[in-house]
Amino acid sequence: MSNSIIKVAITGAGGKMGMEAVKMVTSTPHFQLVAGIDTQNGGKLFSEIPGMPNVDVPMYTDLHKAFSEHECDVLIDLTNPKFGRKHMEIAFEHGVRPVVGTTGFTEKDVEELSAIAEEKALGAIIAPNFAIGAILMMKFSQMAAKYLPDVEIIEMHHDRKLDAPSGTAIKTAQLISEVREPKQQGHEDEKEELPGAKGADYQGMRIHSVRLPGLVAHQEVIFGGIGQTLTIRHDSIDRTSFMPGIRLAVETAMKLDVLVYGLENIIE
Ligand SMILES: NC(=O)C1=CN([C@@H]2O[C@H](COP(=O)(O)OP(=O)(O)OC[C@H]3O[C@@H](n4cnc5c(N)ncnc54)[C@H](OP(=O)(O)O)[C@@H]3O)[C@@H](O)[C@H]2O)C=CC1
Ligand SMILES: O=C(O)C1=N[C@H](C(=O)O)C[C@H](O)C1
Repeated sequence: MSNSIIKVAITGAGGKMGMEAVKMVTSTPHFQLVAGIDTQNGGKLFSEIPGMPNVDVPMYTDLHKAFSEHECDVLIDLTNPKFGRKHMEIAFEHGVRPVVGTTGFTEKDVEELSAIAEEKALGAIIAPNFAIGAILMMKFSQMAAKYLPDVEIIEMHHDRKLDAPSGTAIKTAQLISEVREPKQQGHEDEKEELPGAKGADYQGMRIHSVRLPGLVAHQEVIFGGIGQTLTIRHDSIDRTSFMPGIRLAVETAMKLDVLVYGLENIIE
């Protein structure tokens, strides 16, 4: 970093999260937005796009071109599972640190991208959820699972979401699996009369994905014990909930030389 201003580009800038991230970056005094990348608005300035801040910053459709025309420290990627990994690889190639909210990465993707970050000595962050309340929900769930290992996860999202289960549900299951031995839950002879009725199976934990208009991003983790249940629930009712986490990740990525998977690993 040449000075204290962090130069930021955003892939998916025209999407629901991307538009919110553009507002966050342009209203953060020590961040400078240098480029936006999406599929629709290449060749325009943000100031020409309805709903975007009135800044004369260019939009591109080609990430290589954006990086070749602008010095950049951090790429915020908020696109989709098909392109998120490619965008990270392009960022590494150009010496840019990726901060990624896009979900749908496999464990193998995370391992391989970690190896690239290490080789290039570049900080990178992949966070399936940037909302502090969601991080607490996951941490509390991990605490509870040690004592109540019978657990089901119900994640609920808007109906434009591409991936299921959500990145948050998978991360929650991964964190729980660190303290819970894999085990089958429910009746040993149970049978699904309709395929999918029991949800996805992660080491015996069930994950259910609800998709409905009107929802934003919500998750319940339900634990069952003898004579009792415990429900831990988080609701993002607005996408502004993710912005402080993205801001922190951009700042932190500048100080890292490895890839970190999960915001819980960078908050105090
Ligand atoms: N980590 C977190 O806290 C959160 C993560 N997410 C994740 O962020 C991602 C985006 O979510 P959301 O904003 O709701 O989705 P949207 O569909 O609203 O936005 C995605 C945007 O990416 C654009 N896009 C697609 N392909 C490319 C490409 N190759 N290059 C540049 N831009 C591209 C899309 O354009 P087009 O529509 O033209 O294809 C669209 O504008 C999802 O993976 C979601 O799961 C969401 C909320 C919070
Ligand atoms: O697509 C979304 O909207 C969200 N995606 C992330 C996920 O898959 O967990 C984070 C949040 O739930 C919103």
